[in-house]
Amino acid sequence: MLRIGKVESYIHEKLEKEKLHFVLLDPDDVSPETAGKLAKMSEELGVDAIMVGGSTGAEGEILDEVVKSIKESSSLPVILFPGSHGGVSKYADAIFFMSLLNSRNPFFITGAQALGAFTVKRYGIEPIPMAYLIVEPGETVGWVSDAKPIPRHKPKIAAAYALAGQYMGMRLVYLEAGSGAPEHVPNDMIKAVKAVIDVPLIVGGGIRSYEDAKEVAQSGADIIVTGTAIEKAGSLEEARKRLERIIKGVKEVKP
Ligand SMILES: CC(C)=CCC/C(C)=C/CC/C(C)=C/CC/C(C)=C/COP(=O)(O)OP(=O)(O)O
Ligand SMILES: O=P(O)(O)OC[C@@H](O)CO
Ligand SMILES: [Mg+2]
Repeated sequence: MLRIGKVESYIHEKLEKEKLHFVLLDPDDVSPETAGKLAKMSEELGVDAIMVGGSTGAEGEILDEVVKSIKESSSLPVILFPGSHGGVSKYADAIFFMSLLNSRNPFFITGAQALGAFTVKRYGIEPIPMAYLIVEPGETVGWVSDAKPIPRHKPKIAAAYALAGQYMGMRLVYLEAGSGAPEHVPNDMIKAVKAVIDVPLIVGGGIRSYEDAKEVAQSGADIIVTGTAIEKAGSLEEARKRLERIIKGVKEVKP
């Protein structure tokens, strides 16, 4: 029988009480050493999980080393956020087993998943089925995955895809504006999606400040993801400051 695993249960239990903040670290942009330091800091400041992945080249030894370093420096769950079947590391706790529903290329809808499935099983990593939706502008991930990005002024299209994902059995929905997007997913779109789905909603891309995090959470995101703001902070002290403010914005909004 299919069971809900440890990490997914942890997410659901926490969501009863609060909105969550996940930090995304890309092995392409951070060294294992820095990843370890950022993970330790994240845990101290109240981040709820670390995601590891990237749309270009986050695989193999470099991926393993980053995941290992995070596991050694913190006790936060590490969830893989793969760009392809290569983005699987045996050292991670779980994997967002995602299908990019609005890609034009079947590789990103079912192909990478088929190629990665046995690896996930062999390593005993917990798969969490997730609908991954690219919203304009989509940035690198939108281009790499040949997405047909959802227009920012068409919240209903996002809601339709999200509901379809839920009906196909996906247990999370992720709205992605793209890493480093100038603006995060529009609030109206987050509201429209949240109004129709029952599974937790994750929102990421372009969230950089206390205000961004707070309005995304207020609009209905259950889990708020940030990557660039922390990765590109320039120093650990600056990363700490930014993270503190973002977490404050997330945690001030009650579910
Ligand atoms: C479930 C399995 C085995 C594979 C799924 C593969 C799929 C569907 C991937 C979706 C398309 C894709 C390329 C996703 C990448 C996800 C990701 C980590 C994006 C953002 O990473 P950043 O590192 O923040 O962005 P940059 O790559 O722009 O730096
Ligand atoms: O790097 P940022 O803009 O925080 O985006 C995070 C994440 O949603 C990208 O996949
Ligand atoms: Mg990156």
